[in-house]
Amino acid sequence: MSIQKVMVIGAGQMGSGIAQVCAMAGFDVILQDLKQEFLDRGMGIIDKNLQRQVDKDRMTSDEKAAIIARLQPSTDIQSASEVDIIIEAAVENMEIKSNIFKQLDEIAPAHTILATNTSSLPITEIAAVTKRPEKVIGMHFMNPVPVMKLVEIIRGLATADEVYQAIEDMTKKLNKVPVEVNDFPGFVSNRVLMPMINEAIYTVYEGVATPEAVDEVMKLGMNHPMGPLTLADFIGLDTCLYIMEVLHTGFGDDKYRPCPLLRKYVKAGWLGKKSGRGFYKYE
Ligand SMILES: CC(=O)CC(=O)SCCNC(=O)CCNC(=O)[C@H](O)C(C)(C)COP(=O)(O)OP(=O)(O)OC[C@H]1O[C@@H](n2cnc3c(N)ncnc32)[C@H](O)[C@@H]1OP(=O)(O)O
Ligand SMILES: NC(=O)C1=CN([C@@H]2O[C@H](COP(=O)(O)OP(=O)(O)OC[C@H]3O[C@@H](n4cnc5c(N)ncnc54)[C@H](OP(=O)(O)O)[C@@H]3O)[C@@H](O)[C@H]2O)C=CC1
Repeated sequence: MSIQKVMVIGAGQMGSGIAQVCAMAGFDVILQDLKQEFLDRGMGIIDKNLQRQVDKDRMTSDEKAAIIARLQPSTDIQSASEVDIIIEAAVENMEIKSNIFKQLDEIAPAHTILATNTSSLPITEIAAVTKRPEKVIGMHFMNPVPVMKLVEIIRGLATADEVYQAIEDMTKKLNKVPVEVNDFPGFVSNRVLMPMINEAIYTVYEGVATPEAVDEVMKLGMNHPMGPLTLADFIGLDTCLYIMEVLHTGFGDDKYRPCPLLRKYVKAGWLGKKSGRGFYKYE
């Protein structure tokens, strides 16, 4: 299976990062989102990241220009008809992802792989809305994509071996490390990470400590690069809540009950860094 042309759906923090690393590795990339303003924001993030590399003399201006030239922003989902793989990075919501996959299945050529960057949703269920479940797979990048080495690869029940192999090969071309895991809620990364973040939110909710104190404990005491509440703000509190809900419903176990304070913040529109306010305030 030869992958040359890539489409990334969703130009948010993950989609823009995925598009960037694909273009840096030499793939032609279509970056698709619903509105031009989201594409402009995503392309702006990519430009800033690449300029940082130029400023640090790790990349020439010509190399940066060549990477940007490989990126084609689009608001048209019909662009899916031209590509070999689609990596979906829209919001963490089953209904939205199902609708996107149904449309992609209609538009994309028969050989095209449909991958999702979902943090927690069942790959098998997403695959089931298409007529090509053997070509559907989870390709879970970590945030910030240009920096983090891991890609968690998740096979759905019907994913073909050659599709898994193509994704593993592509991950290596992106200079990342693939780790294969099975299709269970939250996979490995978020089954382990998110309950820790949720528990940190409970400690604030129950008045055990301030967000600053919780983060200091985990940074200085456990050598985590970011405290769990800073990390929650960085991931997006809406995404954290969606993931906790998937774990809670998927396992039917109350140990995954999302903290009421997390729900309250999301209802208030405090989504973390991306909205300017979460556990902390941002400029
Ligand atoms: C929710 C999910 O489904 C799965 C997930 O993604 S969970 C989240 C996983 N991610 C994490 O846990 C991140 C934890 N945090 C960290 O590892 C670090 O704090 C960090 C890498 C983000 C920043 O590192 P730091 O040492 O504190 O800051 P800093 O020195 O400014 O940055 C280190 C490098 O990362 C780069 N960087 C930092 N943030 C960046 C961003 N948002 N985008 C691109 N590059 C970034 C910097 O440019 C710098 O690059 P160089 O070393 O090449 O100069
Ligand atoms: N944040 C993180 O740390 C990580 C997130 N993920 C996963 O990646 C995915 C994206 O997360 P993230 O980038 O943080 O989210 P963001 O909210 O930053 O970006 C999502 C983008 O997708 C757009 N979008 C929504 N619906 C559609 C659609 N139907 N078609 C095209 N674009 C659409 C959104 O537009 P609008 O603003 O209008 O909604 C937004 O621009 C989620 O599944 C998440 O779970 C995976 C790893 C880490």
